[in-house]
Amino acid sequence: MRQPLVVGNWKMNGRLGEAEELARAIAGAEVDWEHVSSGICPPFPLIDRVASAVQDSPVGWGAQNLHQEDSGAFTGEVAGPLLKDLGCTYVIVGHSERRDLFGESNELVAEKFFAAKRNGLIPILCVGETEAERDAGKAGEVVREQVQAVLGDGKEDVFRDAVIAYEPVWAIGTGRTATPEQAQEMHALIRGLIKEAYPITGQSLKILYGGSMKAASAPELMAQEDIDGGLIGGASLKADEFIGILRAAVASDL
Ligand SMILES: O=C(CO)COP(=O)(O)O
Repeated sequence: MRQPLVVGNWKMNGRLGEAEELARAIAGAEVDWEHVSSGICPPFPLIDRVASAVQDSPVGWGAQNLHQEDSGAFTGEVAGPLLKDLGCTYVIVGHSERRDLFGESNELVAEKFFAAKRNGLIPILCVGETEAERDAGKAGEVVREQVQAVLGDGKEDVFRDAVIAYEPVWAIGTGRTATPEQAQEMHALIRGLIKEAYPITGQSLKILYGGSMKAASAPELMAQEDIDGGLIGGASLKADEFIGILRAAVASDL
């Protein structure tokens, strides 16, 4: 019922020479596109190149961040209207690297989430606990707060046309994937929170898993009831790995 979605987050990787080649390899892959949606989120200056490379394919594109305002004197920042002009479908907000390395609070992430929606972009809200938080038994509490910061008083159906990515910080770039059971537990918790406020949106919301997902680990993760795809870092930089994950997503939908 929820078609899987697999999004590549290239992070601060990719050069002019290789971006188009990688994007083209993904767009041209033999994948049953009837059963999976996909997007590529490269660094800002590569968005236009990636867009040209994939525009005639089922693969969409997006950005990794945006500013909460739509324009103004904010040197070095990029605003939603420009991302929309560039044809972006998706924008990642609240990635743990933004939260941790660039000091983005739950409140700022919520502002960015709404900036994305205001501009007709699909926000991919990243949530996830650190290892210390998990060890302290606080994983659920942390993720609940991160989701709640966007949900607010629940008066608006804000997660309609949005995506959530559960990315346990301890699994990002570490090669330590969450077990399917660990991931499923958190995905179910997230879906439950949204369902409480908006049952239909909660049921249809795509919740992606992110954190060292590879072609080999994707099938088991995606077999879980509440895992609807992946937000892929390292493995999105290798065409064969990313295509393998796309195929696992297709298989999970059949
Ligand atoms: O942070 C991630 C995607 O946003 C996950 O990164 P890795 O797949 O490299 O662990």
